[in-house]
Amino acid sequence: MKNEISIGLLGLGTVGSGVATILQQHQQDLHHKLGVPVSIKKVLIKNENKERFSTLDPSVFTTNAQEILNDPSIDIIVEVMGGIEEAKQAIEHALRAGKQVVTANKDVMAEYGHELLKLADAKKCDLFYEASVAGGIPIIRTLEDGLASDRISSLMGIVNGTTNFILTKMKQENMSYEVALAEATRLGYAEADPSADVDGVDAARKMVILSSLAFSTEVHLSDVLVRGMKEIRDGDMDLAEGFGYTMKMVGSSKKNQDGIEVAVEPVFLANSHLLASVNNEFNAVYIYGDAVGETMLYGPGAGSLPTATSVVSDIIAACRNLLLEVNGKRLHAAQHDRVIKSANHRYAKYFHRLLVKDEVGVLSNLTAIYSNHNASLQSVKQHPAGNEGMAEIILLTHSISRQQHLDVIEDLKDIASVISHYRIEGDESA
Ligand SMILES: NC(=O)C1=CN([C@@H]2O[C@H](COP(=O)(O)OP(=O)(O)OC[C@H]3O[C@@H](n4cnc5c(N)ncnc54)[C@H](OP(=O)(O)O)[C@@H]3O)[C@@H](O)[C@H]2O)C=CC1
Ligand SMILES: N[C@@H](CC=O)C(=O)O
Ligand code: NA
Repeated sequence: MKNEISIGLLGLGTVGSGVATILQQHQQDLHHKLGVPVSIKKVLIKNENKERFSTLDPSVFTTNAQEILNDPSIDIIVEVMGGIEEAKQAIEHALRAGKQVVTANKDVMAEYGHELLKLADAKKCDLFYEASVAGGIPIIRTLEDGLASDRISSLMGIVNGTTNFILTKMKQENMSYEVALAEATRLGYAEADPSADVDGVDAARKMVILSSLAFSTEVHLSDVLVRGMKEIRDGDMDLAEGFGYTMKMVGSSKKNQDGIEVAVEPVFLANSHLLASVNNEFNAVYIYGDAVGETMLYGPGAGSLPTATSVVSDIIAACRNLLLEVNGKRLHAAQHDRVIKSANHRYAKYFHRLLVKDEVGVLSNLTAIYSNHNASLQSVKQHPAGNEGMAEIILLTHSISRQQHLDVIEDLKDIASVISHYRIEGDESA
């Protein structure tokens, strides 16, 4: 039986420094929970000249990953360096060397998770990744353990802290997009390349991880319909508010007998919907299970200490398994073949914002296009546009398929500029 556990930390940035802080500050609690001391033996950094506010002894720092990965006295590798290929290689190397691995890396888990989990199974090692989705929320553990008895039919959530922070600041404090993004970056919420956040790719990766786990199948990034924040035009957030909605970046994933559909996009969310009041860097995920019905998890989705909480909980799980000598017993093989359904079958109400020439007959030409596609309209509003002789028309549809919505948008292009369009969620009226 081991009498101490040593950690090799790959990365000492936002998340890594939070992990070091918790491991140091909660040392006695960890010792009490596990019965043995847990300590950081080596830390991988990139830039030796960077000013660090960590209380770790600088003698543990190295710029050579091999020094950590090949150290036989290190039991657990904690990968919080980010990036894809180098991080994947480090995880692979660690698993092949029989070490337990904890990662916060959704890019790697979305791209190579299936392969790495199989390798972990083969090597009888743990590969934990709680922090990869919804930073401080125990969502992976909930799907793997808490709801293991149920069959999940759908998931819906706000899974990117940066975009939720930006949208909240723009709405509540009238902050510009650029200033809000800079603030999210300063606070450590944004990715090293924040285009992953604002383009919806980070959220899509998280939906890949959640959907694969919830539906016990392989879901790939290319399966996800992704629309980013660039789709949002000036004035859209105010228009949403005027109609009783809040603009949110929402990830959704549904399973039925035809397959799985996954999407990430900005949507108009009814103000009465619980997700509409999830603000700043907070995340929330709704899970619908056949037996449990509806449950929702809420908490911080990004940031140093909240994310590190999940990482350290994974470290504790790996330590417990080490002490019991039962690592790698989770068996991650997918139960079902991969069947992906186009999100175009999905029904919803839609918001369409158009710019048209303000002239006789334009409205009837427009509505004829909706009729041609059997798309029924809930409301039509017109107001003057900034430019002379032009008008803006806002149409809300009744429930139609995404395919109908796309067909309408395509045909509208002949007589109008489509300024923006969004799916409407959580509005059960007509
Ligand atoms: N920030 C957050 O809120 C969350 C982040 N994550 C994920 O956690 C991971 C880490 O994110 P975060 O802490 O924000 O990232 P940071 O950019 O703040 O930190 C990365 C750390 O890794 C080190 N590093 C990066 N590349 C190398 C390399 N090639 N060789 C050696 N060291 C390297 C950096 O070294 P140096 O300090 O010398 O530059 C730095 O210490 C990412 O996968 C991210 O997606 C997950 C949930 C939330
Ligand atoms: N950049 C991510 C960090 C956590 O995963 C986010 O903003 O959610
Ligand atoms: Na989590």
